[in-house]
Amino acid sequence: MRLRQHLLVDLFHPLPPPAIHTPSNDRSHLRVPGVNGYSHAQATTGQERVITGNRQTSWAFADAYVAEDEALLWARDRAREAGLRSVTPGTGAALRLLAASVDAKAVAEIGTGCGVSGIHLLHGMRPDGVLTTVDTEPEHQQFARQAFREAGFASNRARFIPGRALDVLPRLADAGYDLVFCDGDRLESLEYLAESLRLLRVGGLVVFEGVFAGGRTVDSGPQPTEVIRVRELLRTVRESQDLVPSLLPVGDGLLCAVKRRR
Ligand SMILES: C[S@@+](CC[C@H](N)C(=O)[O-])C[C@H]1O[C@@H](n2cnc3c(N)ncnc32)[C@H](O)[C@@H]1O
Repeated sequence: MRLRQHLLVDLFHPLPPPAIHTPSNDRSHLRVPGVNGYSHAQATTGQERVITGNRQTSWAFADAYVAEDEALLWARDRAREAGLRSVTPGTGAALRLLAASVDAKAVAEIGTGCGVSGIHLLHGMRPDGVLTTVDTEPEHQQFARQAFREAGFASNRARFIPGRALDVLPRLADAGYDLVFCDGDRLESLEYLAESLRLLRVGGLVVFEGVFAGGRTVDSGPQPTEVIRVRELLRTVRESQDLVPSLLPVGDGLLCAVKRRR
């Protein structure tokens, strides 16, 4: 219990409002503040009830908001067959947005998988942008290569590098990337962060997938080392003077931060 309180206060302050059931006959959200003795404080409470009552449905709606094409569905199927987790459609849409927002010409990805996140990133990047993607498993990358082709991307839009991220990343150019997307081994999260800060230009983005760890990040029960590492990552990013962070509640949690100085 103490750990839970510590975590929630330390990692996720301020707390989100508790979910409140909204009966279908509750019309309080239609009342006008300041009219008929209905105060502004009551109005705020009413709005909160409407929002929290539909939160799960709203999240599901948001996650499916941007439709996926045949190439993405094909890559998703290959990943499922290989027992791999892929980013959700909502996370994919956020990756597109982030890549477009920095007008990305060079993106580095740790954890190619079967190419779901890569397709989304390529859609958001400049038409001449190149995705450099690293994975320990060449057969995953083979599926990704095929998926990129199916999605209509020329072969020179992606550079596939097989190998362990911590062996490959040191060979990539300092300040040569607009965005680094980390979706490899959670145990190596802090090392990925250090490498990303070196790889990114000022104004570039570092993005970590899966920081909710399926809910275990805020669970008070005993957790494996990978979850402890994710908690350390969250604290380090939040406390860094070099980063402007935000934790987006899409998919399994997308931690994003802008590098603001060298
Ligand atoms: C969750 S999957 C990536 C899914 C992909 N980003 C997507 O959404 O389509 C994780 C991938 O990271 C790879 N991986 C695991 N450890 C790694 C490491 N140390 N270095 C590079 N890749 C690694 C795995 O082989 C796997 O393909």
